[in-house]
Amino acid sequence: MKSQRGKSQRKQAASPSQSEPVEVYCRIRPIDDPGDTVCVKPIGDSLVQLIPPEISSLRNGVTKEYQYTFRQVFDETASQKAVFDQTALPLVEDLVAGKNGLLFTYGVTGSGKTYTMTGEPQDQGILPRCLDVLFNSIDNYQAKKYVFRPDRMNRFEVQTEADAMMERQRREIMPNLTTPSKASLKRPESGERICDPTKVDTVEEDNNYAVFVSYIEIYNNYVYDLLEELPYNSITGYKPPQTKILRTDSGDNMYVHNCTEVEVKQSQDAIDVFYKGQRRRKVAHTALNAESSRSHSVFNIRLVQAPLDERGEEVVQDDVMCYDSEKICVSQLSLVDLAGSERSNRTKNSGDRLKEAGNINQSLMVLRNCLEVLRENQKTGASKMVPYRDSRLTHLFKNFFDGDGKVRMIVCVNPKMTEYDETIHVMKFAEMTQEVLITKSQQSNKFDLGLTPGRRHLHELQLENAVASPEILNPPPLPSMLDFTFGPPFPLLEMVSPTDDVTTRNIIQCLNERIRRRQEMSLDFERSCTFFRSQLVEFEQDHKVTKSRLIEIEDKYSQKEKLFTKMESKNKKLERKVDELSKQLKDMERENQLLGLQVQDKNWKIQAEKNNFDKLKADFRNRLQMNNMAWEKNLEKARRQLEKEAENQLDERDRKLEMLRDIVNENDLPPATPSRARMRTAPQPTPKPRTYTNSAGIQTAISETDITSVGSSTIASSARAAAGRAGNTRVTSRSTNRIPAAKSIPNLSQVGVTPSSSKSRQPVVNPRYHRRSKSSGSAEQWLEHKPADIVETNTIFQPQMTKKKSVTKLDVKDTKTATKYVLTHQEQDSSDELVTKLIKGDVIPTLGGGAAVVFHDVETLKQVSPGSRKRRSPTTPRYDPALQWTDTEERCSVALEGHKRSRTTNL
Ligand SMILES: Nc1ncnc2c1ncn2[C@@H]1O[C@H](COP(=O)(O)OP(=O)(O)OP(=O)(O)O)[C@@H](O)[C@H]1O
Repeated sequence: MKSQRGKSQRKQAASPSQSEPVEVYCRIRPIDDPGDTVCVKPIGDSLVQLIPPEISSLRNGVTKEYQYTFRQVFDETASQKAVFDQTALPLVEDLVAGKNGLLFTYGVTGSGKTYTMTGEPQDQGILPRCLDVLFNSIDNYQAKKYVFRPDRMNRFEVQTEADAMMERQRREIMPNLTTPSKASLKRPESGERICDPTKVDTVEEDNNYAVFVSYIEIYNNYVYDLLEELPYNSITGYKPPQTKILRTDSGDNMYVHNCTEVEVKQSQDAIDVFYKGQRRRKVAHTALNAESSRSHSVFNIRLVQAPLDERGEEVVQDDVMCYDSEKICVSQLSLVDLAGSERSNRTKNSGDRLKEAGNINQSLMVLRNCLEVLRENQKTGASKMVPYRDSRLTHLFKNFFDGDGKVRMIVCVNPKMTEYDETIHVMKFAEMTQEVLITKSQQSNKFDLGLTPGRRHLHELQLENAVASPEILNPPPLPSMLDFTFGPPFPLLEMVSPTDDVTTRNIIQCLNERIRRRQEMSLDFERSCTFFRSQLVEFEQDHKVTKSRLIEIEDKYSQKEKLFTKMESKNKKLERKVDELSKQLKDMERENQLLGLQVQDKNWKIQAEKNNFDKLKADFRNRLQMNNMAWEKNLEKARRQLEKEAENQLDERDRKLEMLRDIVNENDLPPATPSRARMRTAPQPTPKPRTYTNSAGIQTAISETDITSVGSSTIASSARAAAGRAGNTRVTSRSTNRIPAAKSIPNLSQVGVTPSSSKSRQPVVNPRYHRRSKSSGSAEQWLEHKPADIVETNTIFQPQMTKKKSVTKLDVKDTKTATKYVLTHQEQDSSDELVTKLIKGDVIPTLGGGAAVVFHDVETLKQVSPGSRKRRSPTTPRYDPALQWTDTEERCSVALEGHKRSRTTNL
């Protein structure tokens, strides 16, 4: 095996003008809850403002706000593509150009470091995009597998094509785990991966390329190889991974000794390798991040490149012409996802997590210290020792900080206000890092081997044309190496004698030889010219074809690029819209929740008020019932008392009347009316209405109720006498000795009231007048009280009143001469017929000079229409039995007293 070694270029001392600062970018992740207050606000493209929470405001109420400048600030809406294009794409360009690069994400736990570095299959982060772009760019210029071989000491060997082929066959027969087999390396099934289509143009077409990846983690300050194949034992399972040590190679570069480097031929293979390692990475659930990285992870992409030989077919193999570093160039891009700094009081970690956090914070502190010392050395010119060795992390990247490539840092920030205290430290560190100067890398992929450029292309063309004309593959052999001299050296030209023919012959022979050679050379030149011309023409033609194809491809490419840009901007717009809509949705959901809570609250209130109201109602009803019962009891008691009092008064009055009657009446008077007490005890006949019909069709009906309503039993006897006097009028009057208890008493007391007497005084009746009027019927003077609105009945039956005085409005003086009183009262019965009632009584003068009427008779005259359907008179008032008595009583009171009294008083 013929092998050559390649290594990363040794660091070269550079002047300050050849150095550049560490480029620091800031990415602000979106907040999970839009309602959260934020402490970081981007101002423009490169400035962020840190807003402290209210409690940390100064005493005078002025809030101290800090501003930090970065190379570029990516706000919450920044896409993964935009972040990659700005931060990592230039590093991929450098990688292809043979320069090293280091990119690391730094920030508090949960700030989006892993998201920025890895992303998701549909929206990839920096790492997969780097691989996509790299393979897009070197795709056609890759060396065959195993031509380059890592020696596990940070260097590479070049094998001959034959050796490489042998190794390929060996590995295919006995598949080794150095190469990822697609079956064993499965990436997470979270959707189809969307590749980044970008290409870089720093590729040298006359070089052959090979990509190697390695993946390590630094956990608790120990280095582990995440791609190492662990021996498997069926009883004990996989053997735990061994820690790796850091070593320095022959070029003073730090590397992980005995670390697995996998050669990959396409980006998907590399990503599969990455996910294989990722599965082994120490990730744990913490209070601040569901999948928190507990270690610093380093994914190395090493690009090995070497020039093609003069035929443009294979990597150069000639030891005489090339020496190590001139022949093989190895560049490296290290992508580092640092574990997040965290405070144990916030993460609430304990046990292993707490120890991990301690180690994470320790290594990050060493990183800060190293950068601080570097900056101080650069500023003051001091040569203080940088404590790289204090942590494996800084030790491993020592070369980068000492000027072995570009260093870029992405500071990830979670803008939540609760992160303020830690974010301010991150910002300060970022600010300090930007002041550290890194020497510009001098390495390049340009190999100066004196070989003609375009070798690969020519070889490809030859291969293409070989299909058409096979002799091109085997061109006619060029004439053997020509001797470009005209011949052998001239013989001795000095003529010794004129006959020296030998000299002359020698000269002629030499000249002839020269002429022949010249002719030969001319011929060869002619032939070469013709061959060259034909080659040139061919080349020209090829060139033309290639040019036109190139133009075509460029056109297509620019069209696709335009389309892509358009799609990208459209995509961005849609993404923004989706973001807005999801924000709105979240807002509305929150509002909805609030409204729901309010409605629930109100419903509860309404329910409580209803319950209260029901309780009050029940309470009120109970009280009302109790009050009613109390009132009923009281009323019953009062009623009983009043009844008792009234009975006593009546008894007293009856007694007095009897006494008066005894004094005033003569012996011929009919026996006195039985006393009330007796009347009350007398048996009562069942009252029944009676109806009589006369020939004229006039129906007269007197009910017991009518009579009882009208007067007392004393007067009833007089009424019977009056009925007898009615003669031919078929009027039946009926009286009963039943006295209504409550209603008749006030009427009687009313009868005796004189205009001047007090209400409480008992009425005094003069029975003499009464007697006289009865004995001498001709002396009867009727006082007919006919209200003005009476309807004329025109009946032939008329009450017999020889001497009468008709009045429509009653006056007290009219009663002076009258002995009899008749009140005409009209009403409608239930069948709308007119009923005329003549309510009769005796006028009895009272002691006070007034008069009282004792009713004793009611004559009823009823008119019935012969037709089946009775017509209602529009003028006559409607019959209302309820009002019947009340109306009559009203009129009577008017008739007696000559003035209207309120119903309550009359009753
Ligand atoms: N720019 C972003 N856009 C959308 N989601 C994000 C963004 N940055 C972070 N996230 C989400 O935030 C969560 C935490 O992010 P991530 O795991 O990357 O944090 P981290 O800084 O790596 O944390 P740790 O240091 O604990 O590993 C993840 O669910 C991730 O999807």
